[in-house]
Amino acid sequence: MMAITRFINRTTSSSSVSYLARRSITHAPKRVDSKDRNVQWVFLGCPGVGKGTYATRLCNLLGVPHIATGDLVRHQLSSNGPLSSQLSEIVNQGKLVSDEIIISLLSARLAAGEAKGESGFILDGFPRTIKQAEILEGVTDIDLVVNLKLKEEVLLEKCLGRRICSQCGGNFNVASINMKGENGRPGTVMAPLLPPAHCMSKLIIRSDDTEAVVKERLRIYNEMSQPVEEFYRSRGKLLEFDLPGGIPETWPKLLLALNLDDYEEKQSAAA
Ligand SMILES: Nc1ncnc2c1ncn2[C@@H]1O[C@H](COP(=O)(O)OP(=O)(O)O)[C@@H](O)[C@H]1O
Repeated sequence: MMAITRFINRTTSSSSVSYLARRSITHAPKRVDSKDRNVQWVFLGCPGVGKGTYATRLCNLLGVPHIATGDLVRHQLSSNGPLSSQLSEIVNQGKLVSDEIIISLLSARLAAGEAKGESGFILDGFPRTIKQAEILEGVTDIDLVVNLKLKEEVLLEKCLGRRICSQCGGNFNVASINMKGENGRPGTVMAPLLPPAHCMSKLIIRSDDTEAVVKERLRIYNEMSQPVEEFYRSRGKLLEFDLPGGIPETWPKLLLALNLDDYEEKQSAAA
């Protein structure tokens, strides 16, 4: 815990002025200036909503690291380190890892990033408890918290459709969602995100993406993580974003909501 405190304090004090007014997220975020793009953002949302997909894309666009605590946990699991058997039991039951372990993994990741000269970040999957949110709030200045939302019925299917290429690590989804609208609510159509041919034979499924475990993760999200939304809402930092569909519909709308709609064009023009 000391390490994260020390690290984040240093990052905050040395970071360039953040381009989002801190407590004004009830309004649209300020337009991004390409030379002033240090971001300290958090992505919240249920398992399967697409936090990883959209956070990765935004990180590529903004040139900041995507730090997903789920990836840090999986890295520990695959490295067979001292924590791995304890972690695998927790993760494969759909439970949350202790705040202490997750903070020490995040702290180590942030310190390694700092050593490489990284600045800014998009956090994905952290904070997931009020305690984690309080610790983060106490040591750094989060500019914006994006809360991605999707109908609960779609989330299970999305999780069960997830596939990872065991060679390149790419994330894909074979689920084809076509849910009719009801009672005036719009339907949801999401095309699968299929891998290129060379990844097809190397696809694996996360061990915690079984129906029983995903249902438990969704239950735990509602119990432990939903209060985190209120934590940030009450501080004026929460940007609610309902996914309108798959990536082609969602990406431009997300850029618009983040006031980054002309940023992508400027970047490609400059490339
Ligand atoms: N901030 C966190 N606090 C506690 N446990 C976490 C946290 N982030 C990740 N984990 C553990 O790693 C697992 C996988 O996380 P993640 O990849 O973010 O999954 P999801 O698809 O549920 O969003 C979680 O089910 C949990 O056991």
